[in-house]
Amino acid sequence: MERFYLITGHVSLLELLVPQGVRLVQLRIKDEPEAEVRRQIARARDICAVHGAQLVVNDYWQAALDLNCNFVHLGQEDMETADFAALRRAGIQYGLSTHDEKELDRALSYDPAYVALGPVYETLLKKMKWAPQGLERVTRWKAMAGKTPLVAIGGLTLERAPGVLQAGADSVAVVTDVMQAKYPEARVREWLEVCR
Ligand SMILES: Cc1ncc(COP(=O)(O)OP(=O)(O)O)c(N)n1
Ligand SMILES: Cc1nc(C(=O)O)sc1CCOP(=O)(O)O
Ligand SMILES: [Mg+2]
Repeated sequence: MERFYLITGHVSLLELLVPQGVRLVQLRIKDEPEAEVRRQIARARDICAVHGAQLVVNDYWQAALDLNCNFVHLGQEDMETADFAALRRAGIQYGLSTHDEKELDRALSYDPAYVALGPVYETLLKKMKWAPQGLERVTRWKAMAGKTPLVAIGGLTLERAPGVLQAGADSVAVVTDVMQAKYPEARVREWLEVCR
């Protein structure tokens, strides 16, 4: 699995950053009308195709199906409404969020392309009911996930990334560290180097 996993909140950022060499990118759109969400997903799909990057569509699994995307990310609540049979029939891979052992067991029972553990560190992006998991939990998750790849997410920075990978994460997912950088393109190149 790709070690660097970029998450962007708008297709314009994805368009700016994917050409830097990003191979795995999630489009995570919140609070936009469905038509705008679909416009951005279609654009992101085309940009990723041109650059040989894997697009992961967050939340909007039906749009992913309709727009011929092949990878979605679903949280525990998203899993309540997702049609997994339809996703499987269409050959769409899915990654699933987990925050405790019960969620991990549940996620693994769906045979996902990866499981994500978070928040590893405190995140500024969204309010979460979960305390930071810490690196020991990353190591434990890796052992419990078996051959299912493990994505670490939450409060990750360039400086923290090596420790998280060393603790057992197969991939590190990041939002704020890149988005708040003065030069996001340069920051992405640094991430790619650290994760190489
Ligand atoms: C790689 C990755 N891991 C976790 C999440 C969080 O998903 P979810 O719990 O559904 O929360 P939202 O992102 O939808 O707010 C993710 N998006 N990506
Ligand atoms: C979207 C998301 N999900 C998480 C989880 O733990 O499931 S943590 C998180 C935020 C990640 O953003 P940042 O890199 O800015 O902390
Ligand atoms: Mg979600």
